Amino acid sequence: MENKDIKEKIKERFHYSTETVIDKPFNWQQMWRLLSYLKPYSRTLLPAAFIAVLISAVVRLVAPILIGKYTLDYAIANKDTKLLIILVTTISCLYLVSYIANTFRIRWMNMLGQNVIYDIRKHIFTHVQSLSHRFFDQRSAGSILVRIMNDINSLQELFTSGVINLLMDFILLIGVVVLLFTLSPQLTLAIMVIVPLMFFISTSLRKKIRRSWQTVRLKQSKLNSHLNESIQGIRVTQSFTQEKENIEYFDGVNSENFHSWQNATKRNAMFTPMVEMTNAIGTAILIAYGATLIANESITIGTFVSFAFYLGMFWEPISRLGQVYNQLLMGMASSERIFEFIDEKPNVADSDNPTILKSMKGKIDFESVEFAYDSSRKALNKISISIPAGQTVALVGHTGSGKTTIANLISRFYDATGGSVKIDDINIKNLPISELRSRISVVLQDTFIFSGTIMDNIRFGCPTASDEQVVNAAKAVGADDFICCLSSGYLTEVEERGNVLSVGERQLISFARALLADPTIIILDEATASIDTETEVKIQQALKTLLSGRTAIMIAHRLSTIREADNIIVLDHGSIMEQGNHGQLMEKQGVYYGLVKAQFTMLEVG
Ligand SMILES: Nc1ncnc2c1ncn2[C@@H]1O[C@H](COP(=O)(O)OP(=O)(O)OP(=O)(O)O)[C@@H](O)[C@H]1O
Repeated sequence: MENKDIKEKIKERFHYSTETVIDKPFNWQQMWRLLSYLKPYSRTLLPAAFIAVLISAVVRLVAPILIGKYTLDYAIANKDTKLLIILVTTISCLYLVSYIANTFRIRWMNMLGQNVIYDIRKHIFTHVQSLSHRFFDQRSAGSILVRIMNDINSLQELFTSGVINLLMDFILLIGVVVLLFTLSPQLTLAIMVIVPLMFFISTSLRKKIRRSWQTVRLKQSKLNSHLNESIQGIRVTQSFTQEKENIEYFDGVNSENFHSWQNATKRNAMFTPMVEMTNAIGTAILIAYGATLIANESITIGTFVSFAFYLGMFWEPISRLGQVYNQLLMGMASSERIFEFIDEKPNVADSDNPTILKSMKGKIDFESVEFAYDSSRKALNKISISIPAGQTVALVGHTGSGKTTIANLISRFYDATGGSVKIDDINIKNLPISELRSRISVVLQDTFIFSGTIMDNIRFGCPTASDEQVVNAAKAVGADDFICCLSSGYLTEVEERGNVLSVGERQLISFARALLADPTIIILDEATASIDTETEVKIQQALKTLLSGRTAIMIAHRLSTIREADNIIVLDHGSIMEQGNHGQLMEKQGVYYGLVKAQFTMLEVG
């Protein structure tokens, strides 16, 4: 294969399809929605910052009149020293007040911005916690991280300086225009000729800038998704010596990200020179026309100087408004992405009037259950299963036959697309999700270990459990032996995913975790697959403790672990092929018999 083809193939391998540019027009409704996060501070930080802004804006508006018109036209022209001293003192005091007001404005605005960012992040994280498995199936962890971190960070500037600058600049702009007209309407009108030109250029730039900030977010998301996947999968990458390809792809997304930033900042940078250019034209008009007006005594020199001050102040907020506008566009691009998550409804939700169970016995019924992860193929075809309370049922079958899907439906990680799943004869759609899940423990083959101590990890099953209860649960499943051998026993710190523990040890921790939760229903999905034969004997004993008095669903490829099950259901392509206990199925000499024989032969050969 040619080098170019290989590169294309690598690109195809890393495909993060769900991140697309959201291109909706600038939306005021969305802007208000974003600003609604300021509401909790509408009686505290917001009015305080507003007063500070008002004070500094008023000082800035009053000072040029005092400096130009009063100082030049009255105090200096009339050689009035007393008035001059009063003016100098007043102007100094005004600037001092403005300095103090500004200090507080910055402090309060920063506090306001931080608080708002904290609230938005909390809101999105809380919401993401409630989203269904389907949501996570469709997105990479990296792209979710970008929205919770980068997108929210990009709102920070908007809330710390943008919103209040906008207010300040608005007050300044209106004040300046009023004062300019009061000082000299002719001169003001002459200068205002440039405003429509400026307006035209800025609106034509607007769309492009917004689009380019969205592209930046998109590229960042792609970069983060790849980064996250690369780090999580580094062991596989190294074992297949794919580092070079990985680096090449990373380089590609990194440079896409770099160029998108370049492009966005290039477009952004066009705004300020444009304002400066119009400023220069305005100043030229001021000097040329102003000089004529002074010559024919239509205005005084003092008025001219005040006018020049105000004109400078007129371009300044316009220029800053441009910057704020860009912040606003960046914020809009990010907030669209944030609200997209916040508006995402969980696919699985509580019914309006859920049935509250006093106690759960654990009887499970699948009645003609159909399920498809996507419309193109069914994972379950009209499955009917009846599991009496307290029984152990094993699900066996080839890879992809639908075993895990059945377990997922019991916990309502997904809802059946046809038929019904019942627990204690109640459709689980009518049970409160949190209550349902609190009575089910799921032990997966790939146990997730959180960063913290072993004690914390087992206690995850029941946060209110005492240390003694945690140790007892570990002893009951035979995990105590290996935990005691660790450097700090139960207080040994394990990093995220428990990489320092063996797969079997992680599995034992998850057994203890499940036992501590004291569930009515327990689901073991390939839970004993990573345990050696010696440990398996121990585990079989532990399983007896774990499963006694509970309804259990065991998914196992290793058929030796499920011989004791009350019922064994054999699945194939989402349909039930046969069911019965080990003896019955062996006697029948059907699919199960074939599977057992095949495994037995494999072991013998091995
Ligand atoms: N999240 C998902 N999105 C889309 N399709 C999925 C998803 N999970 C599973 N599937 C598909 O649904 C079918 C049933 O998968 P399931 O995980 O239930 O099989 P299984 O019998 O548990 O397999 P295994 O023994 O390999 O764990 C498979 O064809 C699988 O590709």
